Amino acid sequence: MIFITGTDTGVGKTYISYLLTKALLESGKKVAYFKPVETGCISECEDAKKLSSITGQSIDEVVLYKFKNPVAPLVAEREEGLNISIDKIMDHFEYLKNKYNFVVVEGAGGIYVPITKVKGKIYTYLDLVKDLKIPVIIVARANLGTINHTVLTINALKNIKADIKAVILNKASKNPNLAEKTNPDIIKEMTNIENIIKVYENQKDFKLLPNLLE
Ligand SMILES: Nc1ncnc2c1ncn2[C@@H]1O[C@H](COP(=O)(O)OP(=O)(O)OP(=O)(O)O)[C@@H](O)[C@H]1O
Ligand SMILES: C[C@H](N)[C@H](N)CCCCCC(=O)O
Ligand SMILES: [Mg+2]
Repeated sequence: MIFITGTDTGVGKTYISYLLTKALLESGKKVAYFKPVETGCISECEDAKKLSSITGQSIDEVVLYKFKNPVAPLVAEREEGLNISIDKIMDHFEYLKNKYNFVVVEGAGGIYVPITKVKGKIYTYLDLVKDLKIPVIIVARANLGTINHTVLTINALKNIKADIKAVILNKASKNPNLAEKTNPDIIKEMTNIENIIKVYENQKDFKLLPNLLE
């Protein structure tokens, strides 16, 4: 199982989920993709559509809560009057875990994005990672500005003792500037995360990390 989070919305969580899911399917795994909440589903839910096209799942099996407004789940549930149940998300994850032998879960935006309120307290994707008790891959930008966002995200996850399997520096350039060239080593030096992997613009394959399937 793996939870795909990111340093922001639009950093490539779905893109990486797709490459990872494709690699897992090609390795013979029976893989499910799970997007607990998808917002910005104007005509359809893009993330769910993209991943279900390779897992063969129905959209309803992939995404539990669909919202039209392209906002944080907490805002969307208030705006559209549909309450998100964390218990339902946990139950659906258990169902997928029993039906498939690998589940790729994608958040929405970054790790502190609020999903809903539970007993009067804001519940974020960090809380969901803690409750799901599954390892995490962080998707970040490769270019200038990513050190801060990535180290903030790593530290938030370290605080809940999450198992961070890798940091993906996405949309990496083949001709990196000094910032992009030095980012991986600086992040490693600041966080001791070993698996810092570049994924290039339009890269179509993804080498499965040996530790991912542990
Ligand atoms: N390595 C890449 N090469 C080319 N295009 C990419 C790459 N990574 C992401 N993209 C594109 O960038 C856009 C944003 O990526 P994506 O939808 O995966 O972000 P996200 O983090 O899943 O966003 P959200 O928070 O909305 O789920 C998409 O159009 C996607 O196809
Ligand atoms: C609409 C977008 N594509 C995502 N699904 C939701 C991103 C929420 C980001 C909230 C925030 O960090 O400001
Ligand atoms: Mg996405």
